[in-house]
Amino acid sequence: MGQTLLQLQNGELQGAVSLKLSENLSHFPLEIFDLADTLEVLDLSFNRLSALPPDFGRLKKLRIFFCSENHFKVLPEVLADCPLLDIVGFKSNQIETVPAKALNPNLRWLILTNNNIATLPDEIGQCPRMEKLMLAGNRLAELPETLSQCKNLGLLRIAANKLHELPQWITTMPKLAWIAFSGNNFSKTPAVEKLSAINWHDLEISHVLGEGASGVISKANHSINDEIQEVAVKIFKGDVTSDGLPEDEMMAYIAAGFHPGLVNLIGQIALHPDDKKGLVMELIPHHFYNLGNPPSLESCTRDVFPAERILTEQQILGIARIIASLAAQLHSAGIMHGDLYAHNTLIDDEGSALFGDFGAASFYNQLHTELVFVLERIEVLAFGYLLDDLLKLYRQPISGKTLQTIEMLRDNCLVADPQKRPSFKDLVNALTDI
Ligand SMILES: Nc1ncnc2c1ncn2[C@@H]1O[C@H](COP(=O)(O)OP(=O)(O)OP(=O)(O)O)[C@@H](O)[C@H]1O
Repeated sequence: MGQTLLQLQNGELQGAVSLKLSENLSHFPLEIFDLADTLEVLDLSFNRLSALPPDFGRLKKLRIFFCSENHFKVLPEVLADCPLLDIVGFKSNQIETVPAKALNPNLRWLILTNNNIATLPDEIGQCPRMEKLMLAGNRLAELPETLSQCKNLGLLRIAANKLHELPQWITTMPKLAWIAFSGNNFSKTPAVEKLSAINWHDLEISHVLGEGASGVISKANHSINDEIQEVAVKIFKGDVTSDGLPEDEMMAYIAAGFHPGLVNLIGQIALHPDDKKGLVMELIPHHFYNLGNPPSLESCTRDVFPAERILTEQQILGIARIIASLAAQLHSAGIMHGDLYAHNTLIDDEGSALFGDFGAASFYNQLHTELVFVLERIEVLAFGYLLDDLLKLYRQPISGKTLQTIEMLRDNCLVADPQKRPSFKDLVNALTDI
């Protein structure tokens, strides 16, 4: 819950560490400076701001600043005046200009999704801590080569831009593990075999099961001939998400094909009254639960786990085998998942796993052999982190041949040089041999 401007003006928020104001503000309320001695997190998203005051740097303790859904055309230079600022979010503004000076060298996580940015300054390479860079939904035709100096870059979102090619430097990045690049000039979605069409009129929608960034999922009854089948229906919202375009998500999911580690698709929706796109899927059985939660502001690119999550050796091996085999299948079809994470994995107590969320998936040209090799190894690094998470969830000292072998595989996946990492096929073989 946010606070109110009135509370701020009445001095009721003295000593606040965190402030969230969303009241259609067209000017930065100067009373915020009264909190300068304590304020670490400021969220001014969903207002009408287009500028920050010149003395913004008085917020000396500020670490996190969100300013999404405002009216900025220029990323403010004063962001660089806050010495501790390392998370900055300006999603869905109208930013065209990113001045070199605005790029605080302390940045670790920068969100510029859904703006009008055509170029980025070379100085972005002078942000050595940069770990998560969200640039989807802009007008970028190229990326600065200097980004290759950001050796801590782990997650890069560049989908839905105007890039002519994937930059060569991504092949040498030691920590890059998650990348999404669909919807660019160079990335062509191949002709994907159509799923069977399911008429909207043959579906009886009951209640909402959940909502993701790209769509809403509901439970439904599907009448086929005289039978009724319970299914899940995902209707896509249609807007660009921080990971890319819903259209690409749908195509990648269809192209992934059948796999025991996927929530399998039954059909594609036809004749939706609002012409929306949608998929009909199997219902996820009730005994499955989330393996992990998405990264926190502190963990940045690594998932976080509830204290009660404890895995058995059987689960660790089962999950590792299923995900490796699914990732091998995706890469043999030229698909980069781009979001290989525990938080996209559902598990059960027996070691089964269902992997989902194709929101960041991208197709790549399989003829480009050098690139194909490295793209797979980027995802192998993400798999290495997943193995690391699984092993930590054993919550006991690692012993026994099975877990020690998985530890060794994890270390092989995590090597800094992408060329030296195993392929998913290598991993499947090694995990099958255990
Ligand atoms: N086939 C299904 N059967 C039952 N529930 C489902 C099914 N698919 C999705 N859900 C429910 O809907 C929620 C949203 O799913 P969805 O795949 O769109 O998004 P997500 O991956 O959780 O989030 P995001 O796309 O924002 O990362 C899930 O967390 C789950 O609770």
